[in-house]
Amino acid sequence: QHPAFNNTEYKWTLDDFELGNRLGRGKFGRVYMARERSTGFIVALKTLMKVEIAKNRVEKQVMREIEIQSHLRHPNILQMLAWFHDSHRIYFVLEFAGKGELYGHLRSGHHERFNEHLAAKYLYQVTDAVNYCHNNHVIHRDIKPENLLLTITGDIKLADFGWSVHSPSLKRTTMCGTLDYLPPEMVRGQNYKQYVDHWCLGVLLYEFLHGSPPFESKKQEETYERITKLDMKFGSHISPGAADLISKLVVIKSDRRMNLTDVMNHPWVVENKVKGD
Ligand SMILES: CC(C)NC(=O)[C@H]1CCC[C@H]1Nc1nc(Nc2ccc(C(=O)N(C)C3CCN(C)CC3)cc2)ncc1C(F)(F)F
Repeated sequence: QHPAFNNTEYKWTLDDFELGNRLGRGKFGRVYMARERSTGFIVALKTLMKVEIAKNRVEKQVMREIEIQSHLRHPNILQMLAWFHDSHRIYFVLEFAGKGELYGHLRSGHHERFNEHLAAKYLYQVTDAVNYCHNNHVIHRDIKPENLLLTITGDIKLADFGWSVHSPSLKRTTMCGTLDYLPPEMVRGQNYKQYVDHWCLGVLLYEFLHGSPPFESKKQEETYERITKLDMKFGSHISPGAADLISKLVVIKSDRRMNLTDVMNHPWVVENKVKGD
């Protein structure tokens, strides 16, 4: 929390920032690297087009993202430092993650998949962040590699609270994007609680170790089918400890999923998260 951003009364404008390279595209606009002029502090400036937000009728979602992400404070949660708007755009001033999208390091990057040390380290940090969210009555609901960023020191930042809600919830806004991470209770459109995030942590660990998610299929219906039948196979390279942890998170009955402190204390996590540091 940099001093310049502590002053909640100050009305930020685009003139307070010197825009740098484009980092990529967000859902509703571009993301730039930027420098805050008075302090030289490097940030990520995420722009959202107001017309796009109105067209997709996601105003409430954007306000919820601001409300949630600007109040959460955790070393593994990407912090929203400020936000402001002008006639055409809303701007999120976010922490800059020096090593970018974890996704890039997983699929196309130099790894096909992560070794057990990296997988355990990243899973521990994501679980710590999600546990903090749950203790603050927030369900993330969209935990997947695409929503994880890496800092210059190689630590995880959970980002994109665009789908997060205050628990418990039955938000019906149809989710777009991958179905691979949907837990059965959401496939069935049932009421769900924070346990949806436990399921996603299990799917995430599976993908870290295999390079692709457990229920991936060519056709949507087939993915649904495989989720509800828990049709999941482990590669021969998967250690018993990792398989045990995944099997205790990817559980159909939501309240039977392992609780998050037990995940962080699981022998496989404790053993592997420090190796290779
Ligand atoms: C979670 C959410 C779903 N994802 C996002 O928002 C995405 C959408 C666009 C970028 C990212 N958003 C952020 N990205 C960073 N850092 C960053 C990103 C990319 C690179 C990188 O590899 N290149 C530029 C490379 C450099 C080399 N060339 C070849 C390819 C791009 C390096 C650092 N910090 C904060 C954010 C945030 F979140 F605050 F906006």
